This record gives sequence, structure tokens and C-alpha cells, in this order.
Amino acid sequence: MVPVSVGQAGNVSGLLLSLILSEQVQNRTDSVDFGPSQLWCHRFAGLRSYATPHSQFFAPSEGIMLPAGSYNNKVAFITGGGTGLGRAMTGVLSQLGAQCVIASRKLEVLQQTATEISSQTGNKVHAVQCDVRDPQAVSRCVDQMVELTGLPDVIINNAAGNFICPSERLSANGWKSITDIVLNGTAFVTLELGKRLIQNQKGASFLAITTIYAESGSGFVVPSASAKAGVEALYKSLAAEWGRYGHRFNIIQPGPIRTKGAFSRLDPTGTFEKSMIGRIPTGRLGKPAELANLAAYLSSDYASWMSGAVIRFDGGEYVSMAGEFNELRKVTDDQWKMLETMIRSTKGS
Ligand SMILES: CC/C=C\C/C=C\C/C=C\C/C=C\C=C\C(=O)SCCNC(=O)CCNC(=O)[C@H](O)C(C)(C)COP(=O)(O)OP(=O)(O)OC[C@H]1O[C@@H](n2cnc3c(N)ncnc32)[C@H](O)[C@@H]1OP(=O)(O)O
Ligand SMILES: NC(=O)C1=CN([C@@H]2O[C@H](COP(=O)(O)OP(=O)(O)OC[C@H]3O[C@@H](n4cnc5c(N)ncnc54)[C@H](OP(=O)(O)O)[C@@H]3O)[C@@H](O)[C@H]2O)C=CC1
Repeated sequence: MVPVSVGQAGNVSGLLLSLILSEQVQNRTDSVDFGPSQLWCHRFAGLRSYATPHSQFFAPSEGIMLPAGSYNNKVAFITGGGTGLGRAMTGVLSQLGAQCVIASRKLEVLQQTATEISSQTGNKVHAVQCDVRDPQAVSRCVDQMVELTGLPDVIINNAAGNFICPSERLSANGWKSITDIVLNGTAFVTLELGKRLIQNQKGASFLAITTIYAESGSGFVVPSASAKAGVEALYKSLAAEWGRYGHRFNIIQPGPIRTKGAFSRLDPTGTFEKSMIGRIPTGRLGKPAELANLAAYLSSDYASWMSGAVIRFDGGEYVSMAGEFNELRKVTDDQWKMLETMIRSTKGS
């Protein structure tokens, strides 16, 4: 046993203290540098990469995972399918043979996405304008879809709204705007389609895209956290209730995946991206194509025994933030030697 002197112990404490303090300084949110370099970084986000060296072990496979034709003769309805992750999911389902209907507020955006995907896959993508906050608009949208394609086999509730905001700055309308899109919008779409599918004795797969903080809650995105938690309760409840009608309900909780919609509202200066990647064990952001492959599997017949599942898809970020001792990743080998010596030299309590 190597005896440890008071001097060594002080040295270790000093090292750990400076480590923790430097982390606090890097991560502090009460005083953040939004200086020109940060803004420059954000404007050129496409050129920047904070991926860590160990992310090489977790290189993304962005090819389509399911066999060709897995969605032949299927109809998929995707809310928010014109942009970001919705667009990626539409692209994969369309490539696999589905006829897709994408719906959101901005018809021009939807039409452009529909044209681009259809011309790449050879399968029809229909664009239907719909504000999911309005139950009448949802009903009209479903009427239009029935005319175009018939009722869908796959429903993906992906549309969302979000912005970071201290809750003491949040207006009632700000709260309503997010919870109406996320929770009420998902409920209106699910109830409208669910009822019509039941009337027509048609089975279907419902998928909701939530977020890892639906489970933990999160400050500064409180309406989104509350609404996404509601969506999860809705889907788990209906998984139990509507299995008898041939309906499956599953949930994906993505971690950070770069999209303009999310990053421009949640990290508008690019200040937080580096520390966020630093806490992801796989050392990088997710890719839209990875999420789209998972969604395609969960919505397919290969997953016909899967219902009520909540799949966290975050490169390990959630557990990394949750574990009390996980910051010890930053302790060096030399520091561990000293710590171990100190611990082993302690006798009794
Ligand atoms: C530490 C974190 C580090 C990095 C994060 C980076 C990456 C992400 C990682 C994880 C992401 C996890 C979850 C992501 C969830 C998502 O949902 S991301 C998708 C985001 N996409 C969108 O939001 C697209 C759609 N959004 C919109 O259309 C608008 O943003 C909208 C405000 C939601 C709705 O638009 P609408 O036109 O209907 O509404 P407005 O009339 O403009 O506003 C309504 C009321 O809200 C108030 N408001 C609007 N913006 C803000 C703001 N920024 N702060 C405070 N209040 C705001 C507005 O003033 C209105 O209220 P009123 O003035 O009282 O009338
Ligand atoms: N990217 C990420 O890191 C993460 C994303 N998510 C979730 O993934 C999903 C997709 O987000 P992402 O692709 O990043 O962001 P986007 O902003 O690109 O997607 C949101 C979509 O929702 C649509 N939408 C917003 N309001 C309405 C409305 N009232 N009616 C109909 N459609 C509406 C938007 O279209 P339009 O403006 O035309 O209405 C847009 O296409 C969301 O559910 C989000 O919460 C979860 C965790 C992480």
C-alpha cells in the first residue's frame, strides 16, 4: 500500500476542483459568450464539426435498412413531412414503395419536397395543407387524403413547434402555440384518423416523434416538455385501448439531430452545440437518415408485434446526463492512480 501524504491529497482535490470549475465555466448558462465568433460559427454551421475522435466507432450508416418494396401498396401520412426529420422519413418510406401524404401549414414547402422526393423515388408524394391545431382543418385534410389515396396504413405524428424561453418570459399565447401544435395537434390527427380507420375496420401503425426530455422534463422548453409528455401518455393509453381495432402505437424520443427548424430555435447562436456533443457518449449528433430507418422499421410489418414502445434514440445522451458520477469521464489516468491510492489507504469508517 503506498501511503498518501496530505500534500498529494491536496493536489488531487486541487486537480478535481479545477476540472469541475473549468467545466462549470464552459457550461455556465448565466453568462454565455454570444460574441462574433459564436455567431460566425452558427452561420457556417454546415462547415463546422464538433464530433469527437471516438465518434469514429459510431459512424452513421445512412443507407436504407429495410428490403426494397417493404412499403409497396402502403399509404403513409406524415405531419410536418416537408422539412427536417419529417422529410427524411417521407424520403425513406417513399423509396421503400409507399405512397406518401405530407401535411403542414406551408403548402409551397410541402409541394417542393413532394416533387423532389417523387422524382427521386418514382412514387407519388401528395402535399396537403393542414394546420394541426385546428380540428376542422384536420378533418378536411383527411377528406382530401381519402380522395387521393384512401385511408393510410401508417400515420407519423411529427409536426411540432418549440423555442427556448425562460418560463417567466413566456406568455399564455406562447404556451398555447406550442401545446396546441404538439399535444392537441397530435390528438386531433390521431382521433380523426383513428375513428375513420375503426369505422372502416382498417388496421394501422401510429408513430409519434417526441424527445428525450418528455420523460425528465426540461427547463427553458417547458411547453414542449409538457406537451411531449402528454403525447407519450396519449400513445401509451391508445396502445392499450385500440389494439383490438388493429392499431399499434409507438414513440421515438430522438436526441439532437441537426435540422434548421430545431437548431434555429433551440441553439440560435450555436453556443451550446459543443458541450451538447461532449455529453453524448457516441460523440456526435444523430443523422436524419438514422432516425428515418428506425421510423420505417417501427411503422412496418416487421414490427407488427411492437406496440406501446418508447424508443430512446439519442446516442446515449439521456443516461449520460442522468448518472451522478458520469463527469468522472474527465478524470485522467494519473488522477485515477492518486484517487485509488487514497481510497485504498482509508481504513474503517
Ligand atoms: C442546450 C441545448 C443545446 C442545443 C439544442 C440544439 C438542438 C436540439 C436538441 C434537442 C431538441 C429536442 C427537441 C426538439 C423539439 C422540437 O420540437 S424542434 C422543432 C422546432 N420546429 C419548429 O418550432 C417549427 C415550427 N415553429 C413555428 O412555427 C414557430 O416557432 C412557433 C412560435 C412555434 C409557432 O409559430 P406561430 O406563427 O404560430 O406563432 P407566433 O404568432 O409567432 O407566436 C405565438 C406566441 O408565441 C410567442 N413566441 C414566439 N416565439 C417566441 C420566443 N422565441 N420566445 C418567447 N415567446 C415566443 C409569440 O410572442 C406569441 O405570443 P404572444 O406575443 O403572447 O401573442
Ligand atoms: N431535430 C432534433 O434534434 C429533434 C427533433 N425532435 C422532434 O422531431 C420532429 C421534427 O422536428 P424537426 O424536423 O427537427 O423540425 P422542423 O421544424 O423541420 O419540423 C417541424 C414541422 O412541423 C410542422 N408544423 C409546425 N406547426 C405546424 C402546424 N400548426 N400544423 C402542421 N404542421 C406544423 C412544420 O411545417 P410548417 O411550418 O409548414 O407548418 C415543420 O415541417 C418534431 O416532433 C420535433 O419535436 C425531437 C427531438 C430532437
